[in-house]
Amino acid sequence: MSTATAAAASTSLSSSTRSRSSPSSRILATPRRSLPARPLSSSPSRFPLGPVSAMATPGEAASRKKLLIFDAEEDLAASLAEHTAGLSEKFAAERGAFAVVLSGGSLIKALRKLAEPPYLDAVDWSRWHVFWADERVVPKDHADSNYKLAMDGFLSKVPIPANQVYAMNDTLTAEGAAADYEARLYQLIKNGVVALSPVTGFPKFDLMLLGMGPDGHIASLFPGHPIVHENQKLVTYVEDSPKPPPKRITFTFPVINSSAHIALMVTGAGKAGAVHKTLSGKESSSDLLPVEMVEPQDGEMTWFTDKPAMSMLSSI
Ligand SMILES: O=C(O)[C@H](O)[C@@H](O)[C@H](O)[C@H](O)COP(=O)(O)O
Repeated sequence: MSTATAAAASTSLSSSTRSRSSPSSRILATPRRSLPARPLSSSPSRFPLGPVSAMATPGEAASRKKLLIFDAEEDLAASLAEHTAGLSEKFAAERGAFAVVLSGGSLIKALRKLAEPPYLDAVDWSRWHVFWADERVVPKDHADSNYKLAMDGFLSKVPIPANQVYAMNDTLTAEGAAADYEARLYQLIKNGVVALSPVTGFPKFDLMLLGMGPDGHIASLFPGHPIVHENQKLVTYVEDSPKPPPKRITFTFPVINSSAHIALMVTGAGKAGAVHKTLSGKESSSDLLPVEMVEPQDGEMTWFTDKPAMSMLSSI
């Protein structure tokens, strides 16, 4: 995405759209291709979706990628909670389920406001179905487990039915756990819990919540690893992750990129290099970082960032 394009696009946002966002955030949008306009729900929403759905009004082309830059982590967390709660309400109303994918890292702490008023009581948690974009192949009670991280920091504080939290089977090998998670996913597609993208033929999660490592990895898709090119499987595995622990399972790019909404949380100066490579607009077809390969095929993507992460992009 070129920063010039982004800045120009931001000026076209209406003042009403701007006023819905946190006063300490800036909204930059980059139109890539037009999506069919999606009418907003006619019933009043308890959680206005803010900039993302505010732009998807009838007759108005929606942007596929948006960039939010926050001054304070507190504001980012508030915006992420509003975004997630709004999508929960929308998908619960539209299809009776909200299929949301978690990752590890600081993302879980950033979700904390969902477990507080007003969201704690107002969100229909019974509609939530929770998955992981990636998991370390360790027991569920291990300090490295993404399940444990999410359970301790978020899931134990909200009333999601336990049988709608789809943890990796921690009794299997990495290969076995990936195959098992994929088989369960196919079953949930069959049941209608997870939608299928008519565009890609891959599962279409309602919301994919991702973080990014300083090396530009997302989920357990690491730079230069052959599994970044996996284009058949839904779930695959690594046994040689450059970041410990070495054994992990992960959603593949076709699954990630088929999501209805991707929220990518990237904060801190340590991420500035990868953010610069991704957003500076300099096309590089070879040696793409995994984060550069996040390209929604049938949905929208929102970056939740801060100024340190954006610090190498001088024109933003
Ligand atoms: O499995 C992992 O190694 C982590 O889950 C990792 O993928 C994390 O999501 C990113 O490194 C971002 O983490 P931070 O937001 O904490 O920097």
